[in-house]
Amino acid sequence: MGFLIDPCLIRALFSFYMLSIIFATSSLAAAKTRHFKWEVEYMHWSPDGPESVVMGINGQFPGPTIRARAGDTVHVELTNKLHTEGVVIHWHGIRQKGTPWADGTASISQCATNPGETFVYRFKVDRAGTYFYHGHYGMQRSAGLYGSLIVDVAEGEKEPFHYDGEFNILLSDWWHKSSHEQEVDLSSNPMRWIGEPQTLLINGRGQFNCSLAARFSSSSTANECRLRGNEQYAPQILRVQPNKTYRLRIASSTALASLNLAIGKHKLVVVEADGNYLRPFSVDNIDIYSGESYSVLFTTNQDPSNNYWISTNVRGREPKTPPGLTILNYSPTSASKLPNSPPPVSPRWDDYGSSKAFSNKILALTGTPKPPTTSDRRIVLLNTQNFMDGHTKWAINNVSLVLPATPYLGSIRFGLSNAFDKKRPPDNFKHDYDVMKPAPNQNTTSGNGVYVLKFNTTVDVILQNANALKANVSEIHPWHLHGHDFWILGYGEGKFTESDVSKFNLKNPPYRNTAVIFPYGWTALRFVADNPGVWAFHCHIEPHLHMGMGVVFAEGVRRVKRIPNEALACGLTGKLLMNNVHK
Ligand SMILES: O=C1O[C@H]([C@@H](O)CO)C(O)=C1O
Repeated sequence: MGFLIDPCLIRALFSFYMLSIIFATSSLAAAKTRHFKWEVEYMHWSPDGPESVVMGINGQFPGPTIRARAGDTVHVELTNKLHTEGVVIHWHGIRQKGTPWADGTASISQCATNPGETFVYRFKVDRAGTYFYHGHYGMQRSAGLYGSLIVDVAEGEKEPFHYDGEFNILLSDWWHKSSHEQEVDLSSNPMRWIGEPQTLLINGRGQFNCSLAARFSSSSTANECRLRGNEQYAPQILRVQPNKTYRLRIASSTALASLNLAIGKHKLVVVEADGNYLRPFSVDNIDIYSGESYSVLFTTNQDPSNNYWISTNVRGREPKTPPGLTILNYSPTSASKLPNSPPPVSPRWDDYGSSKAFSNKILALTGTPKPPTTSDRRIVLLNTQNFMDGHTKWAINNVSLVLPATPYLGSIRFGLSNAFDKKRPPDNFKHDYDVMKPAPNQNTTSGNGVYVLKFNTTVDVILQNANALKANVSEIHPWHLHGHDFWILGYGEGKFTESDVSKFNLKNPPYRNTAVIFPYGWTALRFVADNPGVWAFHCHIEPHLHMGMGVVFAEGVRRVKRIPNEALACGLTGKLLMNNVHK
């Protein structure tokens, strides 16, 4: 006797089964793998007029824009065509969950890829947002190795704000001295400081020998630019229709400059920072530090028979660089019609009050992950400028970072304890250190010890600024964390004290990957050490990182799955591979 099964139940089970197949395949169909084949090479280019040598990708500067959807996998086969130096690319803002070897940091997550060789970066972009990528070996970012990475919301999902069109601009700064010469200058005894950039670039385009706004300039030396529009240094014009709302994505890959950006006569509504939505707020101009990204909305509600300036200026350092300019061109007005008034002015370079007011307006949109209410460990990092055998350095708790020959991810994973300093760097600095004055002893030492974070614990980092070498000088430093976002719990003046903890914003702190410290101030960050890997945390000013301004965090490294051999094929892990093969 067979079973008696209700035919209705069979039909119901079958349709449930079919439905689940359809759902499974449709979600599979939605997430894509985006393939790219890139070749990095030096090439002649004119980012700001005079011919320079830049680092390009597939013959382009800046490199190609990657566009993907949340949930997609990005697969970049990167071939090094540089002939005489290694290369890596860091995907700034992508947390690399489960793929720490794809973070693209030489000496930390992988061995630099040698000339002629190819490294495959394969990682998931799990969250919509405005990101970018850049070199993370030596000073290759200063050489122009960067581009945009835009992640749209997953298919069928919506952004929490409306817009009719969008633009993307990547900001950078440019010197007429090669990155190699800059590197030698910074490493020399005495150090030769690189100075301020010659030009500010918008999507790799700026003007050095002329100005788009010469007719508004009080200095008679500025020549009006005579451009056909097809020059490599001609500005990229943003063409808009009247009475629409646009999303402007902005990221800063500058080597040094902190910037301010404004669009003449247009309000900016800030809605996203570093891939996280913000409680929208309206401003006339935004500050953007190296390593940060924003989305702002603007409405084209001005007289459509005019065009308007998009202008960017240096903040926080005495500006010696003319503004970076491009034009917002209202249709059907001709793009060659210059705006009828001067470019918008930014706050004075040393008006830190306006910068702090801007930073304090940045709050998370409801629905953003909230910080744990307490932390398991507090690491206080004192930022100082020092000397080491006559060389100028930056140090953190009196350790100036010099990266090891063997990348940490492999050396820690395989327990090669001789690959870097065994001594753990300090969690604090001497309590009587006066952050308002030059240090009584300005000497420092170098090191490459690691902050080992217990897996899944909550860590607070207090970034403490201080006086630099010269009296009455303290500089802005934008700090960028790899592998995580952190909550910015607050900013304060002078030395951080225990009583500041009660002022932390635990309600709606912004969730970001880059945070600035203001002169003589502190910034409090919190993050959860839940991403197995080894992660750089450093000042995003390229020469400052070169001068030692960074630390290294490691967490849950034993949980890291198979690291690709190409990431390990140097230093002590390279020897390990060779020994295994020869056994
Ligand atoms: O690291 C730096 O060095 C110079 C200056 O402090 C010494 O020349 C400067 O402005 C920096 O940011």
